[in-house]
Amino acid sequence: MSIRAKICGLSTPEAVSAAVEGGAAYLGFVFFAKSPRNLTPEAAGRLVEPIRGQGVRTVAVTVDPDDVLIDRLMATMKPDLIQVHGKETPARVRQIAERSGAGVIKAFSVSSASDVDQARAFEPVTEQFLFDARPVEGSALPGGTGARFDWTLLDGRRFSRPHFLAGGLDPWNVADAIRVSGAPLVDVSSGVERGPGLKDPALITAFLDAVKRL
Ligand SMILES: O=C(O)c1ccccc1NCC(=O)[C@H](O)[C@H](O)COP(=O)(O)O
Repeated sequence: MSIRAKICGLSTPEAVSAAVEGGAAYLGFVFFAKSPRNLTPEAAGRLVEPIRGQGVRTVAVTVDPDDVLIDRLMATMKPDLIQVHGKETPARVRQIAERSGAGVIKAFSVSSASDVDQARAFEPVTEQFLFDARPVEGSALPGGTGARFDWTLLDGRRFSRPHFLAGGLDPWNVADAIRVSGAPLVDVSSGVERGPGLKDPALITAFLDAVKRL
């Protein structure tokens, strides 16, 4: 089984190196002021510059991004993909894809099968999907919370776009999560941290090793 992984919320050169050396296929950088992982596009640009051309895809993680942010990202970090983690409509996702020239990953907050069904409407405008746990009511963050959803909600589902399983994954549960959900892509953030926003290179390596063993 060839499962590919995204390490999300990177903010230091050490964590970026651990992810690249461990074989991550995607590196995620967060642009959301309330997040402990928040970066400026310029800072993310400096982090990704040394690893350009190494075959790892860079992802700018955003929440209802405006055009100013999209333009600034494309002028500085130049991500391969833009993840949208808010209430974006299919029309807005199309605009973001056309304006940026980057592929879009649309994230969905999942707590029931109908949340997974929302993805269909985005198939024409999205490169990939990311299914994440719905945060608890009142949470300041739409992602990166460590919350999980029922992985069986993805079991047997077929999409015309590759999809990530996200939400509460860690080095110890990722193998089970893949087995139960059948997802081809996995995403982790807080499960490879030693504190809010503090990525632990050893946990990143352990997560990627667990994925490689499958
Ligand atoms: O990680 C954040 O701080 C964040 C903030 C705002 C929007 C999205 C965010 N993260 C998106 C991700 O793709 C996370 O990796 C995903 O939610 C899984 O996080 P975790 O449950 O901590 O592994």
